[in-house]
Amino acid sequence: MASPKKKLQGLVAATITPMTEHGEINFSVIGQYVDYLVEEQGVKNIFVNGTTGEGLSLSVSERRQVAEAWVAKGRNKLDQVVIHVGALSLKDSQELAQHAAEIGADGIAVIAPFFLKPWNKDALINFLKEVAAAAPTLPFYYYHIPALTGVKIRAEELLDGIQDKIPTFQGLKFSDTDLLDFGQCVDQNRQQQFAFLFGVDEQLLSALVMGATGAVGSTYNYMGKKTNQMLEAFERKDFSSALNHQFCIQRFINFVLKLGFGVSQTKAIMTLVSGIPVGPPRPPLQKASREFIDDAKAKLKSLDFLSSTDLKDGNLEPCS
Ligand SMILES: CC(=O)N[C@H](C=O)[C@@H](O)[C@H](O)[C@H](O)CO
Ligand SMILES: CC(=O)C(=O)O
Repeated sequence: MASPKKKLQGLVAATITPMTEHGEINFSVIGQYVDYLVEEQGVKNIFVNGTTGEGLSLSVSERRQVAEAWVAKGRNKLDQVVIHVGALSLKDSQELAQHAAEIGADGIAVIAPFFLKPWNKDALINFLKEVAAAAPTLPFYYYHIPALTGVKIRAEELLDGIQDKIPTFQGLKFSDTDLLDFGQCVDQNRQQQFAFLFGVDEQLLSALVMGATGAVGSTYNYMGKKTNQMLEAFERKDFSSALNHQFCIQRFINFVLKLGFGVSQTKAIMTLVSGIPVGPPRPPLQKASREFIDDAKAKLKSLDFLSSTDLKDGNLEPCS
């Protein structure tokens, strides 16, 4: 049984996997990255090798090394390190789950296999159960991201009775905009101590209202501080201030979504905001364009997410 350890709460940054210009993993900046999250963004949990970390574009051996590096560098600094161990091969996934336990990670998460897909709840649960069993001491999180996996089994349905099948089940990372499904996950599992982690950063406030206990996302790498202000306002029931913070975050995300926003662009933005060179993505992804970077930079400055010595006051639209 997983130790009913401290619940995963608050913001969880979906870490980028830093790479060199030649496409190799750049382990040398991971220590600096941990410090940046903790000290500059106030983010003390990470989610490694997920979508943002290009986990599915790494070899199993690379995934092991990346997980080891984050656990090692995060020791005594981070609260929790969750490793995403989903893969198309059950064997790979089990190997990564066992490895996560061996290195002292705090939890594992798994997406639905997305090439040969599970077509119903039982098939999916069966796969997840086999992975979870490879790390019987680690909290297990299901990572629901139907737009990317194409597996559209509703989370509410999946959660029904899940602990009977997966005793280590501890929560859900919900990366979808269906707040009916998300709300019903919360409502139908109130007696459990599950973590309900929302994964659509631009809609987090709505999910908080619906009962989210935390959030996992790519933007918490560089807008964690701002999002923490929103969480604090929500906690003290200052909803108008929470909404102002959410709108501010939305203005940025809406702007980049219109330009075309994904992992490549996230890498470019992180390098820009943090000063940590996280490098380009790995094929099939391609580097963000120079034009995107220039536009994103101007927007970040105008919203005061990036220090702006060269902006005229008239161009500032900081949000309170
Ligand atoms: C598909 C994807 O990568 N989703 C991320 C996490 O689940 C989010 O953090 C988004 O990047 C973010 O909400 C911006 O749309
Ligand atoms: C955003 C997120 O949770 C991921 O990168 O997996």
